[in-house]
Amino acid sequence: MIYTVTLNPALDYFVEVERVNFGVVNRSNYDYKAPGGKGINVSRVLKRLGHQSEALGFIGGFTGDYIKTVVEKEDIKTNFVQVAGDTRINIKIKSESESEINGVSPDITDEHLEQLQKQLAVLNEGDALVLAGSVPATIPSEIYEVLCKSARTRKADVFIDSSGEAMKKVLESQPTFIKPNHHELGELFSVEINEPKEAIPYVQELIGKGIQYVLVSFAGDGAILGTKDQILFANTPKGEVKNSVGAGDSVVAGFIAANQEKVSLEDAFKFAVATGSATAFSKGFADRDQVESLMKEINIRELERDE
Ligand SMILES: Nc1ncnc2c1ncn2[C@@H]1O[C@H](COP(=O)(O)OP(=O)(O)O)[C@@H](O)[C@H]1O
Ligand SMILES: O=P(O)(O)OC[C@H]1O[C@](O)(COP(=O)(O)O)[C@@H](O)[C@@H]1O
Repeated sequence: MIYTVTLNPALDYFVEVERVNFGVVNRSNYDYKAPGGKGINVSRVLKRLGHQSEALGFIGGFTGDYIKTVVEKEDIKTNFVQVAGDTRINIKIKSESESEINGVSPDITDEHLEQLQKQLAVLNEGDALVLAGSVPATIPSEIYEVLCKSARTRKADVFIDSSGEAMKKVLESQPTFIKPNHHELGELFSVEINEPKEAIPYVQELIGKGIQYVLVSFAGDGAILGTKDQILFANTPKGEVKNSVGAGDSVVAGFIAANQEKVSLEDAFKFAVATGSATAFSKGFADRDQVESLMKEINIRELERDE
């Protein structure tokens, strides 16, 4: 089974505004809402690609009820721990460019955390655990490290997509897969990374820590995938970006789906990038036909490693 954990889910509120002006009333042309949070998005994209998962994490209040209802309507199994406060609302503004204001998590107590850890005690060989998104301020930033170590001891695969301290701390616990974007990779090493070649030494360092797959996305400028044997580069397909929220989560979902389908590493990489682009080119999320069609536009080549 695939389990996704979203410690900090969100109701994503998308607003389209021609131009945002501060200090005055702005009116939107179009708005909509959707369940959000990285693990939840991974579950939703997996479903669209034909894979079932169970969505775990913390939800509360009317926003939490909304997320649970929508996700369950999509036939995704959920087992959320209920917390007292309201799940946050994240604002996604599409104007001349895209901007985001992500809200604050409700308080999560030690009891809530214990409940989640009990749920994860079922993990076994062949299972996949996805730990994705930010860590609420009331939870120690070592949490991903703790959950990852425990899952790896149980021989489950662990897929991580996070940033900041939580991401830094999980690197030593040998997750199976991580997906930083190039800014997040730079943040991990306190450097600026602008193009794929510049990422190579850092990807190699992460692989050296025992991480099996390091996938670094560069938005529309391609992606690289490092393993202990090789570093691959994939171009991204060309198209009109309609919404890049959830594109990174879609890359993670695409890679997991391909992994479950036991395709070659190159095809898994292509499938992951195509899933990210298919979401970026849609108002909502990727669908499988679109992903398969975009795969034809992606070529993989090997990059030279640093000595
Ligand atoms: N302009 C674009 N053109 C094509 N694909 C894109 C574009 N922007 C994002 N994507 C897709 O979304 C993926 C993730 O984007 P990126 O911005 O690197 O990560 P994140 O969403 O995690 O910040 C990319 O690997 C690619 O598949
Ligand atoms: O937990 P964080 O880092 O605040 O991120 C949450 C946000 O990320 C998203 O999961 C989208 O992530 P990506 O655009 O990176 O795929 C939104 O649905 C959500 O609002």
